[in-house]
Amino acid sequence: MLGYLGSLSWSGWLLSVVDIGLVAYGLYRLFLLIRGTRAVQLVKGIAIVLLAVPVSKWLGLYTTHMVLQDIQVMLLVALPVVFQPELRRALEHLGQGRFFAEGLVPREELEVGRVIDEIARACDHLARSRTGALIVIERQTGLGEYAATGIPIDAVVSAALLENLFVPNTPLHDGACIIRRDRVLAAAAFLPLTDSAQPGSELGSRHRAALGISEQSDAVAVVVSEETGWISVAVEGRLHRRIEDRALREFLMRLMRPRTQSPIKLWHRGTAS
Ligand SMILES: Nc1ncnc2c1ncn2[C@@H]1O[C@H](COP(=O)(O)OP(=O)(O)OP(=O)(O)O)[C@@H](O)[C@H]1O
Repeated sequence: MLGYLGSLSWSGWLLSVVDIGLVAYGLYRLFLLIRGTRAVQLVKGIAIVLLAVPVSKWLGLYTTHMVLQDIQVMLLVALPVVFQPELRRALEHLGQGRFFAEGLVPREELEVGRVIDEIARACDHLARSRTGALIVIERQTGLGEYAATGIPIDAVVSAALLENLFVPNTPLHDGACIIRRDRVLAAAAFLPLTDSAQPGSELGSRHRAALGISEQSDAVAVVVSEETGWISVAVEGRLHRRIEDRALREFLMRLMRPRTQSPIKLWHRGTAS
């Protein structure tokens, strides 16, 4: 090894440093992409299997080693299926040139601020009146396929419109409302339900739908609970519960702007976040 390193020219050294740097940065971005999602648990499981293969051989456990090797092959086939949402998001990021670049949605800050204000105001009113609501904000992943399951609206976002959409027993209240840029794309949309269990809580279907869309896409889903009046936000496969009005505005602003620091400190999390 030392002999090999000694034989390298300056350009060889430079190429090796760039090579290792690229792989390290790629792994780091991959880690950021799956951080906080159910994929982390799967990656841990896979790492254990990969470690156990050489260890079982070293210990002379030949049958265990054989079985683990077969599991390794099965994992290769199963991975694209299990990680389909994460792979899809990673490829979308790559296609949009975001895998190696920081930042979320390049939008006019004024427009984002206004839309977020309207959403926060609507959520505040809906929470006070204990009206259940599910509002999904599109980011880079297109939500057209989910909007198509609902009723097209195509109207400028306003607190009054959002509140009106969730009035109980009206035709559009059941399901999710989807927002693209400054417009409400659709209402009464059906979202995929998560199958991941959030520790410490029994989630109803509204919250499971919010988590589901946050796993399948990079969208931000805001939920108002009919039962408790709590406002929660699902993003990247995690549910942040019981967010207060001011914190909701700040949290959403951070999620819609290029990231400069972790937004984790800005909001309150309930027991199940
Ligand atoms: N897959 C889905 N996509 C979109 N909306 C859904 C979906 N499943 C349920 N909902 C919405 O959630 C409502 C039912 O909420 P439910 O009470 O089961 O959930 P919850 O998480 O306990 O919410 P809450 O705290 O408001 O009671 C439905 O009437 C519907 O409006």
